[in-house]
Amino acid sequence: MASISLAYKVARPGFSLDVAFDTQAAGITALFGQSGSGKTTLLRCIAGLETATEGRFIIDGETWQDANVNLPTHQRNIGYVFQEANLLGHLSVEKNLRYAVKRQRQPSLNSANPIRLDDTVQWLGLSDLLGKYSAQLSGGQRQRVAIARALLTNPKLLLMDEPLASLDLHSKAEILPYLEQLQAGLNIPIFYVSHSPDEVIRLADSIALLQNGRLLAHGPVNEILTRTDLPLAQLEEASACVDGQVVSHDDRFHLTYVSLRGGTVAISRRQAMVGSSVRVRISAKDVSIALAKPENTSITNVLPVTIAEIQPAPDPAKLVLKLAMDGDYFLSQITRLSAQSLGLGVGKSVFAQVKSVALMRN
Ligand SMILES: Nc1ncnc2c1ncn2[C@@H]1O[C@H](COP(=O)(O)OP(=O)(O)OP(=O)(O)O)[C@@H](O)[C@H]1O
Repeated sequence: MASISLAYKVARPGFSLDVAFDTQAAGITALFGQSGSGKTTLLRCIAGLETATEGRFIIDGETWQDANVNLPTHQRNIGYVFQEANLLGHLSVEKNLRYAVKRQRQPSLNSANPIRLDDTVQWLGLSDLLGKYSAQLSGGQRQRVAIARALLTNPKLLLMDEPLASLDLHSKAEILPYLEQLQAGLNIPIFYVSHSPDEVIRLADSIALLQNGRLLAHGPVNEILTRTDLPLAQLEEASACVDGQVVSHDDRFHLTYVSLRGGTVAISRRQAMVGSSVRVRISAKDVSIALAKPENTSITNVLPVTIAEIQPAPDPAKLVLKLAMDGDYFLSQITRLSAQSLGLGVGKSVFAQVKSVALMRN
């Protein structure tokens, strides 16, 4: 598997970035962190837009930057999608896209399998928009065109800087499925800047977590979400995501059953093929603990788990539990009082009652 190796140092008055990690050149790496943590600065370094930097960037054996090399932006084979789509206003959508095709770099790294205009129009649902101009498009439509335009340059790496941040909830919901499809259907690694846990859980394969210009952690998405020594597991809205497969539908009760490694959960009926891979989100505050398998409960999802960790939560009345289920992990927030009265301890086998499970990706 091709890889990406990066290391950057930037020094500005009042801010310094010092980040290094290696990752697979595949899937979506979310650059996640609070405002001002350096996410955009890191993307700009990768794009060659930060001039006064010391850095290294190697992708699939190709060096874009090191002590001896520093390719200018136009020689780095990247597609860049910004918060606001900056389409060429005097050109129709189709001409914007054809302009990108003309800028395809040859020989392209994807030359064996170049991205075609027709395919891109279809993937991003643009066929009805081709004759329109930027001013006639909604924010979500403009952003879809911007993504198509970035893809059509046949990039070796796609950089996306909060591409949904300027969109309303409706446009976000409209565009997310397209991003999921791109992630599943394209062989282009994506660095995706976001500070929305929802987006990250839905889209990311791995997370690089930044804080004050430093890398706190980097790894598979659920590993980072459930590491109790990291800030994400301490959030009130902390969640885990677990990958599973659709096993059956129950039309009578409008449910879809998803098998995880350690058990089966029911979610509201979805249009997902039996056998298809899905990702579910389990919010820590929706998970309670029982010592015996509850019989008389309205909660459908009861999973056998082992308590892997017990940590204090920011709210002194609460604890964060990390629960293990056959190699999958998720979190539970419960009160100290409950933990004490149930006699909970690390290594104990208990039952997790999960009040609601959300389907995040299919
Ligand atoms: N052109 C610039 N000149 C000087 N300082 C800058 C410049 N751009 C950003 N900064 C500072 O660098 C730091 C990192 O900013 P950066 O935009 O990389 O953070 P971010 O994590 O992307 O934040 P956000 O989520 O708000 O976009 C901040 O302290 C910011 O004020």
